[in-house]
Amino acid sequence: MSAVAAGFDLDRPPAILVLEDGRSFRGDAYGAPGQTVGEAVFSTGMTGYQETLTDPSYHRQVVVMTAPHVGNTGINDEDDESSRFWVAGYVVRDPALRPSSWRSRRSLEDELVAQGIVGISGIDTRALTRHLRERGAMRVGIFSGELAQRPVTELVAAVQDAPQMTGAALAAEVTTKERYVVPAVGERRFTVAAVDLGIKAMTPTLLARQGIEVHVLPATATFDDIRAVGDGGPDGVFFSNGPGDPATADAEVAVLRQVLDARIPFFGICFGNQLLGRALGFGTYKLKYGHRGINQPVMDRTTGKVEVTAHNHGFAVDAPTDREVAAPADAEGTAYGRVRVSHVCLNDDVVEGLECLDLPAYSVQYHPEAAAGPHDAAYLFDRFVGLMERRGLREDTSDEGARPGPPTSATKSMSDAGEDK
Ligand SMILES: NC(=O)CC[C@H](N)C(=O)O
Repeated sequence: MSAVAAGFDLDRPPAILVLEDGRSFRGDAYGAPGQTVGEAVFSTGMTGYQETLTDPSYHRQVVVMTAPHVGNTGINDEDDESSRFWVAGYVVRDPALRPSSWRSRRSLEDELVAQGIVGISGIDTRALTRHLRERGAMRVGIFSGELAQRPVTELVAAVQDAPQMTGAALAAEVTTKERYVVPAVGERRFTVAAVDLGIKAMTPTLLARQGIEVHVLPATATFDDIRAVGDGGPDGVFFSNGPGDPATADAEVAVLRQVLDARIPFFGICFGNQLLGRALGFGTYKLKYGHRGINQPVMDRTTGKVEVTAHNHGFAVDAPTDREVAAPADAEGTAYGRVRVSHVCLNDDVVEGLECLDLPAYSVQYHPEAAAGPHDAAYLFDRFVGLMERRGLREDTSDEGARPGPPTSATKSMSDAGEDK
């Protein structure tokens, strides 16, 4: 604890990071003392650690920062993406001794201690990242103080006992208990039901700036709960980012199918993209080591433009990226018309976005809310407004609740929907 209290005291207790495959790294205790286990993931963001630490999608993950200096700008009162740190552990090369920013209120390390986040510093985070990149995501433990003196074989066994990320259903552990409303900024133009699967605060903030009144609902929301939002139901439905394996989210997928059946405009981000993929009948799979950071190149296949984007995902939708396809039918044989992969990651051709051509629904795997990250993808929020405007226009002729039929002019591809504004 002396390292924390003094701020300048480099006499840190020892710590060890142990991977499930037996590789270990010795360093110094950082943040709260003790032990922790989780899935080892690395983030390549050079800024934005406060947003990373408070992103609920990192629940049960031990985050390794590839940027060598972390903590330089301290912790402020503005950038939290939720009410607490969610990471299971934190791994840095060289922690800042003294934060420096006009917004800083306290040091990163003090906050890690206050929130009980066990970390390790002084290890070769690039060697660790290369190991994860070559061997794939795996479980990890951090053990500090006297625990670091235990035989490594004993610590490896403890890591191997930790739960896997594959098969983990975690939305219920991070979602809001009570529903709440984020009011529209300026005149209210639309009302949206946002299902919180681990939502980041910036998402309702950006929706609200579009004149949307956002009703954030717990992950357990039923279709009736969604329909009860707004006067005569919501204008649109949003499914958020969130932790865990999308293959476990059967109940949420069933609700999303009801949303699609009712032709309510839908937008999903990250976990929400994976659930749209599943609702349409595609599978999901675990990536070897995932995408995390704020510098990932994505191509919008509609325009051919490349965006630099923020990512945090370990799973992906398994859909063909080179052509539009008929959505595979679900178990009941429901057809959702044609689908195309709207965005792909240029590093590895992974699906980064889905677009329904016969339904008002789309989603992206990455983070247009960009907290932290570049704002290249902000247009995706305009697109949601465009879908809701079009729905308003076709209200007279629509057959609410009908199965999707052939495309009409009002439900044609939403690629250009944002341009109506
Ligand atoms: N940020 C997210 O929504 C992540 C989704 C999912 N848990 C994944 O790791 O792929």
